[in-house]
Amino acid sequence: MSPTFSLSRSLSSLLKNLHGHPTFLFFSSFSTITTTTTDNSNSEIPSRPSPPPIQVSFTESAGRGVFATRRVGAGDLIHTAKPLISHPSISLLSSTVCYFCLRKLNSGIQVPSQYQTVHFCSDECIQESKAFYEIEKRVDWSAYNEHCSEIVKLCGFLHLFKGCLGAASADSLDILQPARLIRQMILEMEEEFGLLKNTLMKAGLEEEQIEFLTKQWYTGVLARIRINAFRIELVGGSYEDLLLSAAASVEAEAAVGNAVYMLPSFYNHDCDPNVHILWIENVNARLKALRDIEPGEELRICYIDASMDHCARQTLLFEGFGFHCNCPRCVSGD
Ligand SMILES: C[S@@+](CC[C@H](N)C(=O)[O-])C[C@H]1O[C@@H](n2cnc3c(N)ncnc32)[C@H](O)[C@@H]1O
Repeated sequence: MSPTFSLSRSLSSLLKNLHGHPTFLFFSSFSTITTTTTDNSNSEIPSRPSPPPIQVSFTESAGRGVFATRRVGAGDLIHTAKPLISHPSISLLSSTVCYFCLRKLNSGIQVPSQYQTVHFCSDECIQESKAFYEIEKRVDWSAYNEHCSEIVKLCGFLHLFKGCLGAASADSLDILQPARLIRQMILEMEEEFGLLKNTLMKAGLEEEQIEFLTKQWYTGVLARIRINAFRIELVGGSYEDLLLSAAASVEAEAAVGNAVYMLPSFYNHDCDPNVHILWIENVNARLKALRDIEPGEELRICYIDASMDHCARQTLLFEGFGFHCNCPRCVSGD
């Protein structure tokens, strides 16, 4: 995910103190929807971005969730979100996607280094990822990549995110809900942690650059990434067509990478969702209403393939995400 926004410490601690209190949080800083107004002379004047019609608050049975603050029409773009951190799929790293924004490339700007050559779509993406890539390129990730899944690689990459952005971002993921970890998972994570630490030491990183990297930090971050990382699949077709349609699923191409976002991580799951998250051309996410939504209604996305039967959905959500789904469709037994 990119450093486009990060949660301030004050907001983070505010949220930590909110459990049990019906306080609403407004994420006006996440607004990315721009509107235009037309004056009497018929010329279009761009206006300031309007805040997205949402707030984060507590649900009755699924922790925090995202709620509509005003009516949203089917097909409306509710808001967009830039990632906190993203990483291309390892198999695509050195060729077909932009290292920073995951845009598909026919040809790109090559940036060679000792261990790998990556591609960028623009000078802007090179600049945006400079802090990460300057460190990542010094590291021979081959042993770590061989052993770890894509998601775990994302965690390894997070160390760079934290190291590069400094202490201000040290707790930026703390606000996200961690997955419940069973003992076997913790043991695997500890093994990966050792591998990551060795990989970074071999690259000659300074002790103070990785002093934050403790087992506790690693398992905490990975537990959050497990349920909050999105697999990025770009959809083809025109953006306008997609906004107009309220299709529950759009054809997606293979995954180009993984990313973690702040606001989209507060969306709960529903097997009959009213919101869809999609990626058109790059890692920037768009959240779109699938049907008309009334003020106060909770906005929910679907984490899995909703066409599966009740039993398969429940099993996947429990084994993959660690919760028993209590959405109306599951409660009805459908
Ligand atoms: C990505 S987080 C969503 C935000 C989360 N509720 C929070 O407070 O941060 C996923 C977690 O939310 C809860 N959750 C989401 N959808 C749910 C559902 N349909 N039924 C029960 N719990 C759900 C589960 O605890 C799950 O692990």
